[in-house]
Amino acid sequence: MEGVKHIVAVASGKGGVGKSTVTANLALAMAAEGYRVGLLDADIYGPSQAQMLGIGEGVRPHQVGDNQFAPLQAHGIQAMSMAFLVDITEPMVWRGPMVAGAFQQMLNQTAWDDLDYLFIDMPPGTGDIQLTLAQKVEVDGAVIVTTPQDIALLDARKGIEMFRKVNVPVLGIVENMSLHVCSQCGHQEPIFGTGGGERIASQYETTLLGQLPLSLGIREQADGGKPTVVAEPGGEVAQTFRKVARAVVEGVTAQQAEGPNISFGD
Ligand SMILES: Nc1ncnc2c1ncn2[C@@H]1O[C@H](COP(=O)(O)OP(=O)(O)OP(=O)(O)O)[C@@H](O)[C@H]1O
Repeated sequence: MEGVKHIVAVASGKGGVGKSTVTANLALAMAAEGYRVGLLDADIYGPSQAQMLGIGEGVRPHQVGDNQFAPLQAHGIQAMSMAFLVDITEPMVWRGPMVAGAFQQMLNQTAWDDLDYLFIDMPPGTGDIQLTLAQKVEVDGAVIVTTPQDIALLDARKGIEMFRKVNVPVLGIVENMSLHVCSQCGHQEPIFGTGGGERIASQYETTLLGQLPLSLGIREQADGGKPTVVAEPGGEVAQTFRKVARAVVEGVTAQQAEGPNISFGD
């Protein structure tokens, strides 16, 4: 892809496990590590990155040349989302091929400006968007987000298997909502169980990149358009995301040393 050195997909299998929250924080953490970063929100039906990055409703990208759009800027990263192109208060009643077409258009028509890393916030599942991505661009690696809960792990497994099938290396697992930390007393409780991320990582011979707590702060800061990495850059959560970002760089570099991916083909 023009203007992009490395592409990393962030996927989950199951919805609602915090993939978009993790993608936004991870992209911002990568920027804090000194890289030029972009974020493509591939959730066509339910884009959430505009709100998480604090980009107001109705803000539209500028046109570049004949048929490209300049990504919007937020907290030092470049971003593109369906939310910048349509009225998101209207439901998107589209069939699969239209969704895949819209995604492909965002892939082809965004004028990314000299990015080291482009993170793609994938929609949940293993459908059209995932296939389009694997067929149309060379993805350097995928990060899988899951909670430690069995039902989420089941779907995360499907996500891993899917990326393997299309020859996209899985860089590792991020376990979200690992422990609930009470904002009043600090008591910690493993609401979704324990050890799930570790189990799935070892089963698939990949790495557990990091574990994030279920915390009021993470939710409030993402909803408020200032994800934790930006809102509390010195905090433990931001440090975990920085660690994950460094591991992603290492993973991508290691994959490159092994040689190019075999593309899935058209
Ligand atoms: N670690 C966390 N602590 C507290 N709340 C969280 C955490 N991670 C995510 N959330 C909240 O959980 C909800 C779902 O998160 P998010 O939208 O990131 O998930 P998703 O997997 O991308 O969902 P979807 O499948 O709908 O795209 C959001 O309200 C978000 O603020």
